[in-house]
Amino acid sequence: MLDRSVLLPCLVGIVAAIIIVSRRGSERYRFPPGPKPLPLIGNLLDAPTDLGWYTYAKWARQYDSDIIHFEVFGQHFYILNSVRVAKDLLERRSQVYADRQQSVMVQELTGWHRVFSMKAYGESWRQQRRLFHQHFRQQAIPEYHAELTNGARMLLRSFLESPDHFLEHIRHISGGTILAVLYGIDVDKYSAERMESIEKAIEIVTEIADGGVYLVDFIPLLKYLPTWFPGAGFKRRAAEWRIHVETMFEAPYGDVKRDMKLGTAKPCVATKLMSAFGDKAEDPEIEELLICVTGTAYAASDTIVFAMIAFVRAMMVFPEVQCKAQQELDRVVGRDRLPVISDQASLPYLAAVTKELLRWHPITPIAVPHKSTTDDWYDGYYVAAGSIVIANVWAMFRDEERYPDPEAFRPERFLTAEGALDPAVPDPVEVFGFGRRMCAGRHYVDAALFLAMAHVLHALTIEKPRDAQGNVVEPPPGYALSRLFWCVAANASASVDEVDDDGSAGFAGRRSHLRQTSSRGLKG
Ligand code: HEM
Repeated sequence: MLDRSVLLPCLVGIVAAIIIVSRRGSERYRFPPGPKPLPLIGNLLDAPTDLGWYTYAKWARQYDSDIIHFEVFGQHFYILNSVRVAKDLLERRSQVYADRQQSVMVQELTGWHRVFSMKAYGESWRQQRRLFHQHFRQQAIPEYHAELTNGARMLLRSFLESPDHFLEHIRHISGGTILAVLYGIDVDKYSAERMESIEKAIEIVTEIADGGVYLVDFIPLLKYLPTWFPGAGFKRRAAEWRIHVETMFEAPYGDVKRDMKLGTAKPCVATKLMSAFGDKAEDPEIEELLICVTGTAYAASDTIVFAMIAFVRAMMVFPEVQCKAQQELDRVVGRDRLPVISDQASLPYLAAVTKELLRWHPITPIAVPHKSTTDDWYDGYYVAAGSIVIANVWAMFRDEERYPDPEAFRPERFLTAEGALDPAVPDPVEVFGFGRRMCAGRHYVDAALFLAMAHVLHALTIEKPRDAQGNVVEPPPGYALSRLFWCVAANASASVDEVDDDGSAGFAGRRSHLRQTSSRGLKG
């Protein structure tokens, strides 16, 4: 069984290699430039295993091309290093480039098949995305403003109570808020168990990615090995992981279902979905659909955590930006209340800080890879059906023509001389991906980030920490979100002692105190 399962893919690989080699000479099947492949293994030794966007950007310069090609064991990869090429392919030809690579290990064995962001392009994906869109399109977001505001105030309160647990606060409150939005679970009393399931489930995906390649993804028949079989360790691990992934999807949904029956469920996305389907909501097929839609939003929400961490780091490293954002908040919001969502349109500098944050430190630097479904030709190059197409968003945001002096963190680049948002400067919207697979939660992100950032800046000044000798500790550069960084982040300096639920009384009562202790130089 094992021998046959190994033999077949090898034969397929050899035939594919022969076809590729024979086609290589032909002008019609010319690949874009890229590192020279070795026989059979292709560019296995060149392909980056970590921080790939730097390598891809280097290749773009080295081969002087916005589109780069490499291959590993006959699997073709195309790297799109400019907005022009990414939009041409992933948006203008999105019917060809809307698929996703499937992994036996991640989707089938570990249970992530339920997340529609990883689903193959097709009717099932379309149905789930359509339902998701109904509840996360721009017009639906105001329904969640109350929960998001509540979450931002809890974040503030938690920072002030125990700044040392800074990272946990961001994680718990971001997760707690989406639990409230999706399943009506009270943010104040969120269960540690529920929060643990998403953290474990996300850790699993990271662990699989860090673990490199699983043979079962190249030889799918290996998934039929019994768990006791020598070499089937991956199956045992997948079975353990699957429990956490299933808990993440099913447990909160089960809570809402129970509460709906008891008549005690709070209105939320899940109750709306169930009500829309009426009696059919209990059909196993429909129930599975609703579990997938809500679970996808739950899993995807973890990205906000990384955006908030990048925000804290940026404010620490660029105190002059922090100060300007705080001055704008003081002017627009005043010192006697906390920000609310309706302030957003009057805070262009803060909007520019958000854009610059997503540009300068894109938390999805290579977005999520797409996959092509049919053969295609672009700029005279051949794109084979089934290729993995990666948009190097990081390189796009370092494009000097779009963003001069790209390494500098300069929100002003998005503003006119009068301080309004400049429509002539491209929005770094590519951080949310492209075409039909573009992030379906981006309007939620807009409100969530605004409220969290505005609250933190209005009440706190984030500073670099000092060591025992009083020396400033510099956060590590780039994407190194190390332990040291968590310690750095924990040193956010508090400016208020308490935040009332309504965001007014407690805050106003601390006004003079805030002025005295703030490092912002406010005058009394
Ligand atoms: C700063 C935060 C976020 C960033 C930067 C981000 C970025 C992305 C990116 C790059 C993709 C892949 C796009 C592509 O394939 O071209 C994506 C997909 C997706 N995102 Fe987000 N995301 C964020 C937060 C969220 C949140 C909070 C939600 C849910 C409420 C969400 C829901 C989704 C969904 C459902 C998809 C799958 C789209 C599909 O495959 O059809 N995202 N996101």
